[in-house]
Amino acid sequence: MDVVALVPAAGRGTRLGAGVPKALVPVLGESLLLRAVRGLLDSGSVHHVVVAAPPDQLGRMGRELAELGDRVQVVPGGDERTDSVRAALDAAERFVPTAEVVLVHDAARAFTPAEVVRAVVAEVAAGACAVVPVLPVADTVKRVDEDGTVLSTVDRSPLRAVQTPQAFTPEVLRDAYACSRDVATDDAGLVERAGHPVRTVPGHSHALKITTSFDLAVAETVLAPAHDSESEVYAESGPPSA
Ligand SMILES: Nc1ccn([C@@H]2O[C@H](COP(=O)(O)OP(=O)(O)OP(=O)(O)O)[C@@H](O)[C@H]2O)c(=O)n1
Ligand SMILES: C[C@](O)(CO)[C@H](O)COP(=O)(O)O
Repeated sequence: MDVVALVPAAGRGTRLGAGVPKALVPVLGESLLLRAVRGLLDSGSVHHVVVAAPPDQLGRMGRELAELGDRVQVVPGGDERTDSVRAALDAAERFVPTAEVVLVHDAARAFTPAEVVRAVVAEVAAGACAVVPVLPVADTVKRVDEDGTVLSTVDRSPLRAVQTPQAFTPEVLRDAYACSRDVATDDAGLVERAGHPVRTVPGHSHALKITTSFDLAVAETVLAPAHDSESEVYAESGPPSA
């Protein structure tokens, strides 16, 4: 199947506070952006990538990704994540009109294992119209009021923490974005609101979103070494088939 991935990378990384847009922050010498986009292509399931960059970083992000060739396009993102995804979706319709599956993947989840990418694509290939990777919630969850007093303890058994890449048929993602101008925290949220069913597949702890300096330290000490040794195995044997 022809698969295009949209990579929102236009955030400022305020919570990380690195002084440059988060996608350009290096981990063991390579930016989150390069790692995220190369990870998608190396999965063997993704054929084209459209990156939404901060409008003032188009050239820099283009140069950052130049080694990956012309399967990667960089377009200006927007003020909110949903604006950036919308811009990338519009561009993908022009660059890759033949796409049969559209993924949306945070640049900030730069260490996502290839098996997660392949799992969401396989679920759409098997007939789902929308798929998200999820993990069980490990902590007890409570509702609290504005003063910080506990109101109740939530049953966590049906709760899941949601990751990316999220996979969609092009028609369903376009419909969700056409139906709503709201800001959503993830793309599947818009798809749910438009009335489409969303399936889940197992996520992975290494697909964590690099948000804070603690996450960056985890990336430098745990995630990048594991990811880089996996890439060396691919370099010797070629990427696994889709
Ligand atoms: N206007 C925006 C905001 C976010 N993103 C992207 O959406 C992903 C998830 O967002 P988050 O991790 O919250 O990144 P930032 O918005 O950069 O972080 P912060 O809220 O700390 O500024 C990131 O890859 C980010 O670059 C985007 O493309 N456009
Ligand atoms: C899309 C997402 O990564 C799914 O968990 C998440 O909702 C992004 O949230 P953020 O507040 O933009 O970091």
